[in-house]
Amino acid sequence: MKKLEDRADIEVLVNRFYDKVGRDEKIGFFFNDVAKVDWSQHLPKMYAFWETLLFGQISYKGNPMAVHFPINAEVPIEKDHFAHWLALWTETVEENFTGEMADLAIYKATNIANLMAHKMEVARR
Ligand code: HEM
Repeated sequence: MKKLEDRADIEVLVNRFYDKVGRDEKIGFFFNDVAKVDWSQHLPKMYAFWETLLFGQISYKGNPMAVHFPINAEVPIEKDHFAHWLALWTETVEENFTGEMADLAIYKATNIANLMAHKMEVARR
């Protein structure tokens, strides 16, 4: 299988992941109905986000936590939702790529998803 090694690979991975997310029974509605995401805006942000995390290319300059609070205030994003997000991410990475960067993509997503789940829970108290 192919190694995850450049920006083009990230675009493939992110496109395939959000293709699943958008059609997903458990978490798709956050994107389609709650946030009403404009995919043509969201996807390039996510390419930049992952390029920054994995390759140290500082192309993403946003605040990844901040956008999730207003969504969480409208409809709670629960631990189970994050676990499902992470399962889809891990599955998509493993279906398409191998190697150190693929492992790192799973490792970093795990850490951020856990931290985000915790922050969302605290914000609801
Ligand atoms: C079930 C869990 C999650 C849900 C429902 C969710 C939902 C969303 C939605 C709806 C947006 C678009 C907001 C908008 O543009 O209006 C968004 C943006 C984003 N999400 Fe998530 N997300 C989840 C988990 C994660 C995780 C685990 C990460 C990181 C590994 C992440 C990283 C980001 C980033 C970087 C953005 C773009 C932020 C920006 O605009 O700069 N999300 N998310």
